[in-house]
Amino acid sequence: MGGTVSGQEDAANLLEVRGLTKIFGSLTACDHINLEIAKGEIHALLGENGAGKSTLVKMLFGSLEPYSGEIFWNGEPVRITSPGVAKKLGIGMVFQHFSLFEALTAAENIALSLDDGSPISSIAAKARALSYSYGLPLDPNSLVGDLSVGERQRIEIIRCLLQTPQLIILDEPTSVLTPQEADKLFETLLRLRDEGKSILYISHRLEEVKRICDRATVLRHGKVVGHCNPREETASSLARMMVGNEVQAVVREPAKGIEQAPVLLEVRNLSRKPATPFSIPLRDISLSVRAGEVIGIAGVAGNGQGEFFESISGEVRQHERGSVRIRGKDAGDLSITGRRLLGAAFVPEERLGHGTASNMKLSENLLLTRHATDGKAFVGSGGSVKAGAVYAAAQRIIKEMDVRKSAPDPEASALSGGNLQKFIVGRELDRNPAVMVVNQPTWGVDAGAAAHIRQALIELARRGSAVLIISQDLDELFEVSDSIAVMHNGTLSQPMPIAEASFEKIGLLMGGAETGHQEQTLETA
Ligand SMILES: Nc1ncnc2c1ncn2[C@@H]1O[C@H](COP(=O)(O)OP(=O)(O)OP(=O)(O)O)[C@@H](O)[C@H]1O
Repeated sequence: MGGTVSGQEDAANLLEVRGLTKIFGSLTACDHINLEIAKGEIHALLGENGAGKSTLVKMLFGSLEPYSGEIFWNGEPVRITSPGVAKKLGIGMVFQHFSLFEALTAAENIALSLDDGSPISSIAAKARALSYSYGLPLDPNSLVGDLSVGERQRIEIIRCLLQTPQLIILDEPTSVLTPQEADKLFETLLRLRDEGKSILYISHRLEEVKRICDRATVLRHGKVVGHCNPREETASSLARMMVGNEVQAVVREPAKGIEQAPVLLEVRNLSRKPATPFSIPLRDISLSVRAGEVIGIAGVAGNGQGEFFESISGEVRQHERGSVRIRGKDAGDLSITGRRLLGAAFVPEERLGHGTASNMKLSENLLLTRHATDGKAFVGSGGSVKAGAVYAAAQRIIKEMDVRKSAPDPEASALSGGNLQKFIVGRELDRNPAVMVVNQPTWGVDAGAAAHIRQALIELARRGSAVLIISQDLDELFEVSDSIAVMHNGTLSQPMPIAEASFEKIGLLMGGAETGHQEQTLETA
C-alpha cells in the first residue's frame, strides 16, 4: 500500500474544481473551493460539522447547483446539472442519508436507480455476485424496511458500484459499520483504487482516514484551510486542522454507590416474535439500569438492537406485565408519549424522518416531541402554542449544543447531518430526563461535538439519571459506559463492568460467544 498515490505516472487529474461556491441565504456554505482529485487516489475531505463537505459533494454529484465556480472532468470543463449527468460522466455517490424505499426489496431499489430495463432477477444476481466479491454480502431479496442501517448502506454501496463509476464519493461510510464491516469496506476501497478508480472520502473517523487515504483536503467554515498527507499526521493534528483548536478529552470518573441506587429502567424477560421473516426476534432479555449509571449496548448491526430500541421506547408495545418498567411503573403497554411522561427520553438511530420531521423547523420539531411533556411551558390554557417559549427553548438547545446553521430557526433538512444529530440529542438532554435511551448518539458527529455529547450523557447519569446507549462504535462505548452488554441474535449478555471489559472479550460476545442467556425458538408471527 505505502504512502504513494497509485496511478501517479498518469499525472492528469480526474476531477478539478476551481472557485466552487454555494450560498444558502446569508450563509456561504462553500466559499471558492479549489480541489484536485487524481486518478487512482483515495482523497479525504475533512472538516467539522457544517464545514461544507456535503454541500461540496452534492455540487459534484449534480444534486445542488453551484452559485459560481468551475468543474473540470478529465481536463474538460463540465456542468453537472443533475445526478443523471454525474452518473453518465462516471461519478457515483453513497449518501449519508439513504434514499431507499422501505417497502421494496434491495434489488427493486437498485433497479429503480439503474433504470436500464434489466429484469429484477438479473439485477439481483449481479448485486449478489458483486456484493460477495467485494466482501459486502447482501441478500438482494430482503425488504429494505427490515434491514439495519448498516445493511441499508451496503445496498447503497453496491448500487453505486453496479454503475461502474470512475469517481466514487462516500459520505461517512463507516459511521454505521462494525469494525469488521469497516475493514471489509477498506479492502474494497483499496482494491477499487488499485483498479485505477478515484475515491472522495468524507469521514469524521481520523484513524481510518490515516489508514486508507492518500491525500486530504481540510475545510473550515466553507473554505479550504489546508491539504495534507494524512499518514504523516496524527489524529489529533488532523482534528486541530479541522476545528482550529484542541479537542477536549471525555472524562468519566467511576460511578459511586450504583449498586444501592434505584433501578430507573428495567427490562424483564422481554421477548418479541419477529414481525416479518427478516426481522430479529428478541429472546428473553433482562437488564436493569440504575440511577447514576451508563450502560452501553454493543453488537454487530442487525442483531436486534433496532427491535430492542423499539420495545423500550414504545414504538412497539410489549403487552406482558413487567417487561418494561420506567421508574418502577409498568410501561410496556404505553405509547412513546406515555413513556416520555414517566420521565424517559429517546433518541432513535435515524435522525431524518424518525428523529425529526425533515420539512419542519427546529422549533416545530421541538414542539412535536415535547408538547405533552412540556405542556405547561409550550401550550397556553386555550390550547394555543406559546410560540415565543418554544422558539426560546429551541435557541437554548442550539446554543448549548453549538448547532451550526444558516438561519435562526431552519428546517431540519437544512442542517448538516452532524448538526442535526447535535440538535436531536440536545432536545432530549434539555429535559433532564430520568431515563435516557440513545441509539447511535454520535453518528456523523465531528470529534469535538462527539466529545461534547458523550460528556453530556455521562454528566446526565452522574446527576442521577439512568442512561442506556446503543452504539456500534466500541471506542465510544468504552469511553462512556460503566458496563457494556452485547446483543447477539436477539439475546443480550450480562453487562460487563468496564474495568473487566476489553475489546477482545466484547468482540467475542459480538461474534456469538456464550451470552449467558438461553436461546429459545420463536416462530415467525
Ligand atoms: N439545503 C440547505 N439550506 C440551507 N442551509 C443549508 C442547506 N444544506 C446545508 N446547509 C448549511 O450549509 C452548511 C454546510 O452544511 P454541510 O451539510 O455541507 O456540512 P458538512 O460539512 O457536510 O457537515 P456534517 O459533517 O455535519 O455532515 C451548514 O451550516 C448547513 O446548515
